[in-house]
Amino acid sequence: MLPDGSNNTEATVLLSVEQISKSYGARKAVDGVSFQVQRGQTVGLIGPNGAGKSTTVSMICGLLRPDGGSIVLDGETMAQGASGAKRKIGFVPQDLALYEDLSALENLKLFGALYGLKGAPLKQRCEQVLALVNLSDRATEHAASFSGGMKRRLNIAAALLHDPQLLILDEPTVGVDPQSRNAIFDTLEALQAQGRSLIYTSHYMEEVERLADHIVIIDHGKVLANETPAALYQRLPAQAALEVQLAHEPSAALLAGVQALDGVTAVEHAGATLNIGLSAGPHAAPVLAWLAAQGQSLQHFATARTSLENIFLNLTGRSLRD
Ligand SMILES: Nc1ncnc2c1ncn2[C@@H]1O[C@H](COP(=O)(O)OP(=O)(O)OP(=O)(O)O)[C@@H](O)[C@H]1O
Repeated sequence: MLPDGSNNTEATVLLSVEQISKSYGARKAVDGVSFQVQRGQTVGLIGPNGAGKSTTVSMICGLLRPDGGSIVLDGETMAQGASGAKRKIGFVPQDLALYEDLSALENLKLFGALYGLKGAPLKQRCEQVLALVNLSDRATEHAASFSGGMKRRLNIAAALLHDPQLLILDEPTVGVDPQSRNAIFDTLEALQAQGRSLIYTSHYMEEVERLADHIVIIDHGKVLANETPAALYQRLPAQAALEVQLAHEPSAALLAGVQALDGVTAVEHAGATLNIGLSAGPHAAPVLAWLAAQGQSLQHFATARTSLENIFLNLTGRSLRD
């Protein structure tokens, strides 16, 4: 049931991916992946190198044919020749696709012509997308003179020329410095504000967490989790972390005492520093009060929310990145 009380999911689902698979020889790169993108939603597709993210998005864009399963975009099944559906997608590939010896504007005019745009509408659209990615003042400079992040933003602009409903970005921050990364995020947040739907692949949880309404975790070609960030947090044993600096290294009895307190999920220590996992932030105060009541002198303490970065470790026993 939808929030408005109706069951009309057709109206809200933009993309429906059902059990798609793809093998390269004997290797199953994608093995029964299913997820949906609602209109206006950003879905983060996260997984380690080789998880099958690029293969998945290439199939959604119609660049690779799935061995099995179905992809339905805006009510139309993606199949060979489904040019109508393909036009509703803008794709920003991992490898940059730009002509280095052409200016930003010339690059966009070329891409626009491929989509059948010309004349005044093409000129107007080029101006709009250049403004959106904040490159209007660099329009006449050669792409070769751009930084990695600027080239990536020009690629995003190119993918938006035909005004697609769904923009798919495959690891858009790889090889990009932190400042340019922020500029890319600004562009993506502007697109979100316009109500555009996005799929964003990454192996950085913090990026996906910042942008995505829904996170699909994929590993070895299979979906491990498909949830909102808030629901993923619920899956972590510790929701909050408390770090306490004691005057001395804690005794085994003190550690056992902390472990037995309400809401404590884990206790570790490194020298005199206690690291305590909590099932919820409000458990921190009683833990501190208990330590003080044991005669401990608390030199310093800090609380923090645990990171979603730990969810992959929690699900697989491995970290997201080596
Ligand atoms: N053209 C290809 N031929 C053979 N194997 C391939 C090909 N493309 C991908 N693979 C393999 O398929 C698996 C999934 O690769 P894919 O590129 O989809 O993963 P990914 O999650 O996008 O990884 P990355 O973050 O490194 O881009 C990997 O084992 C990869 O080696």
